[in-house]
Amino acid sequence: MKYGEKVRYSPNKLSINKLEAMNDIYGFNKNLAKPEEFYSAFRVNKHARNVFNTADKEEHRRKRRIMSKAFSAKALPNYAPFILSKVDELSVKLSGAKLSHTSSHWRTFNLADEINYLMLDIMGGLCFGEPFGFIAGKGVEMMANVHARAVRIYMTGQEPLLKKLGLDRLFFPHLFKAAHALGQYTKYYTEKRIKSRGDIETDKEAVEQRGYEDILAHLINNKDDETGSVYTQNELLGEATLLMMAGSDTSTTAINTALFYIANHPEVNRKLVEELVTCFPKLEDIHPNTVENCKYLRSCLDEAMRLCPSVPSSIPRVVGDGGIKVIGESIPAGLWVSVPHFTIFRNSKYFDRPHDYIPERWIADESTGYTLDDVKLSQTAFQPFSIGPRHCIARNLALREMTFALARILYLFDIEPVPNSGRWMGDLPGIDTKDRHFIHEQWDVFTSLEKGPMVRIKIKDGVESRIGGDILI
Ligand code: HEM
Repeated sequence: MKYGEKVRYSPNKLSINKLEAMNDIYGFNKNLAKPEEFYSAFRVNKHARNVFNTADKEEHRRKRRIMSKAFSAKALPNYAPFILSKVDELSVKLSGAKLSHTSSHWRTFNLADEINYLMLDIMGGLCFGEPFGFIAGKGVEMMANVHARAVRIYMTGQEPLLKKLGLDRLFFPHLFKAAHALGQYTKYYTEKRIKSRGDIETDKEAVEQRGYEDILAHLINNKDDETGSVYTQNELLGEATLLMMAGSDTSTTAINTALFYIANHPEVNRKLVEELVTCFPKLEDIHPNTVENCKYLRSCLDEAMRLCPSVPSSIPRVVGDGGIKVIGESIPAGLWVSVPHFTIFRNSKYFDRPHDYIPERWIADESTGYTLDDVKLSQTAFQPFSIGPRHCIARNLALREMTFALARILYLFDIEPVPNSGRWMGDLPGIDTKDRHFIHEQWDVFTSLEKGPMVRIKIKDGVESRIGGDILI
């Protein structure tokens, strides 16, 4: 708290590290909007406004109404078999063999890569009805383009003049090239999907065979109930690119980070595996539609998302005409305000020992000393998916994917950190600690990028008896 609760980090930008400010800024019916200069950097082309990057409130409501059908309680269970098949594919890869013939060799992996391939393949299938094949090793350079595009967006979003004057192309041509290549990639898949959807009968058969309607299919020709309008092709391209990025980077960070901290905390790992084996006597009992209910698993995930949020820093909102009050103080029109997740999630007012990985803090229990009040306070301050009208539309899908992937991986594999994966940090500027603490490094590009962790993985001894049927054979 070296700089206090409010930090004016640029002439027109204010960052607030106080729980009460969250609702004032992100809540419903506030005189605030997404700043156009920042969010326009996320567009694939000038006109491809999507549900995330449009600043206009009416346009947003229309897009959100249409898109929410793809993330509804009715749609989500249908995605489960596909998610399961991709997690199985990754498990086979991590095992180095078919799981039915278990081998007990340790193998080393960079989880940042492997989990990112998994999440990109899942998004490919959920979005376009076909996975990209990243787990199998196809198009791996495209993942680097996803990251380069994120860097370019964040840079030009913070400094819009760079894009306006074409300086980003001049000084960072590789970022421009990567963003362009990614644009072409999603354009190819979007156009292919629009074309295949055009043949209604064949498409119906394909959807039946797959067992779910993909997200683009939900959007193509789907009329908004209020205005009767449908998505244009350019809007579809905008949404497809958004979903690929927002749907993969964010959950990769969370799964990755959870595995990093669990691997580095053997006691947590032991307790979690005990819960999994108790809840799921057989591997096939672990299912995307139910696994979220495992309390300790969810606590391990939440605790990782707290320490390394998927959207770590400023999520800006601009104050409208007439100004607003935030925590009782007047803020004039035009100022950008935000409550950054990284700082609020490490604020000792809301989290005891804020820099330590303690999943127990999320469950009230006399034996650990965490009371119901402690848990409630932490839960109120912990909003990784944001709140209000622009909160994450895919929160429930993301939680299913993440808890399921974690449960399956930890059920099947022993996992250990490779030495020097992770860093000991001392005092962080602006953060209230003087103590050394262990961190998983992340790079803030609005979402978060990681270069690890490197881990050693081995199939658990005796796990064969819990793998029934012909799963993974
Ligand atoms: C750990 C997982 C995730 C986290 C922590 C997360 C977090 C967030 C946050 C904080 C926002 C608000 C951003 C802002 O106001 O500028 C957001 C919005 C959004 N997210 Fe996520 N997200 C996650 C996963 C996903 C996934 C898997 C998808 C898609 C499949 C997705 C799609 C979206 C969309 C479309 C929006 C824009 C919503 C709107 O403006 O109405 N997110 N997410």
